[in-house]
Amino acid sequence: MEVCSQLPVLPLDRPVPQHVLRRRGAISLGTSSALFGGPSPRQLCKRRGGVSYNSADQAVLYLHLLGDVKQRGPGPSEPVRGAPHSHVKVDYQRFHCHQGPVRPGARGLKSHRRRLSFQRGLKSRHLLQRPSGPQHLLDQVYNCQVKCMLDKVDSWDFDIFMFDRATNGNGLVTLTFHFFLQLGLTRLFRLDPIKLRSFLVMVQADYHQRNPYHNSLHATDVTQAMYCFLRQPKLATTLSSCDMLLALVAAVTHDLDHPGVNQGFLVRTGHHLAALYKNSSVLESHHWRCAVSLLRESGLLDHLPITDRLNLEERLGSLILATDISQQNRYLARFREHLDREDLSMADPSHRHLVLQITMKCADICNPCRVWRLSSQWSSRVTAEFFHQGDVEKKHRMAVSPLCDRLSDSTAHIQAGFIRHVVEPLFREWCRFSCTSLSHRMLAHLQTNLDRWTDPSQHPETPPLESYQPS
Ligand SMILES: Nc1ncnc2c1ncn2[C@@H]1O[C@@H]2COP(=O)(O)O[C@H]2[C@H]1O
Repeated sequence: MEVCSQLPVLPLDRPVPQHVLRRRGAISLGTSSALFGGPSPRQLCKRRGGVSYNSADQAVLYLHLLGDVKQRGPGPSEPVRGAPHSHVKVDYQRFHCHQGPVRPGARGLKSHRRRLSFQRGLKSRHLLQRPSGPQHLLDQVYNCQVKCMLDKVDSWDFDIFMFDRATNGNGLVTLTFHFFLQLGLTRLFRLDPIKLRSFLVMVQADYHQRNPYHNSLHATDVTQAMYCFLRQPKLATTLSSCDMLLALVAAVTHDLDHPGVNQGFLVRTGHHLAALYKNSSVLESHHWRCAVSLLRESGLLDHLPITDRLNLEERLGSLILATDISQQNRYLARFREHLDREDLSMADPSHRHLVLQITMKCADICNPCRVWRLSSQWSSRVTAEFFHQGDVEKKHRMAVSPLCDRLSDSTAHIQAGFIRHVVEPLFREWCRFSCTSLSHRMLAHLQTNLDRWTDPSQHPETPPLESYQPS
């Protein structure tokens, strides 16, 4: 294979000048196109890179890519150039590109357009644009990267941040669609793949990308954790396919339309949702109703009998409501009692449902059980969201909520408390129930992370006080 090996390496940490690209046959990767649902309008990443190719033989590309280096829009989640894991590393690798460009089917596009609401339609216009031009070539490269990553998606160390960059912010759609296929749910429930994709695109769009923590990446992470749990022997051999379907839908939708502030804030500001749900599980009730609304709008389950659909919706509600952290002790006490009495029977549907609720809770707050490299990123994100709420409260002269004051709280302090009082008690019981190498590994990570947060020499200092500037 003849390759343009004489081409010098292009300076890829800067946009490559157009005249250089034209002359050298290299391609600059601007905004990539819609391979995995296209660039998310609210999380549009710029990928840059260079491609050397020989026009006589287009079966081989030589690539030098820099991953997503810039994300439009403000917010603490913006990746920092040069930060660890900010690159999708593909250095001068060979890719055999035998397949033609992948395009979303025309039918799929039409059905999205027809079903989306006015507002969502506006948001998704970019999402559904057809790709054109040479960007396709690099999208295929990212496709290869994504395929490689999906092979290891059941690993507890799966790097969801990198996956989200590789899918250009469409991790939720790509990953969940893959899980449905892997678990055979699409076939078993005769789900229309177009409707499934349409549903997932709408779910992803209804997460607020500006939230540092409660955004679609968190939902993707929770869904990946749920998939890992569903594959554990105790669950894999006893859950029904209906349980599995519910578990995945609950994981992917459990924080839909989260506003980035907590229930206390909504109650104290007299938000209409607080009144609607009588100040009780306000956010969780809203996430559930949003999920039901998107399920109905997508028509994903329309072919099932109405009684089955209503039953699924009810059970979905009880899984999402279980993520209300203020109710943790209630669920945990019931679970613990069963474990103490050793009478948990997975043949009993009500017991199975309780186990699913606990599984959902574990998936929701498992971030401190991840390896430090991933876990610490979640800690920064959740703290950024808490502190942002505190800033808003100060601005409006409200009392600052617990853990939300950047002047007196710190990430390390918040993490240590959360791990000791919330995560550890839950995962201890989970480990008693599941008793697999994964559950022991999660506890080991939890301990390591706690040690790091409680040892000031092992984690970065909290931001200096002068960085806080009330607006
Ligand atoms: N790493 C973390 N540190 C502190 N709190 C967390 C962390 N992860 C999750 N949480 C909290 O756990 C809550 C679970 O329910 P919510 O998603 O409503 O809001 C979540 C956060 O308030």
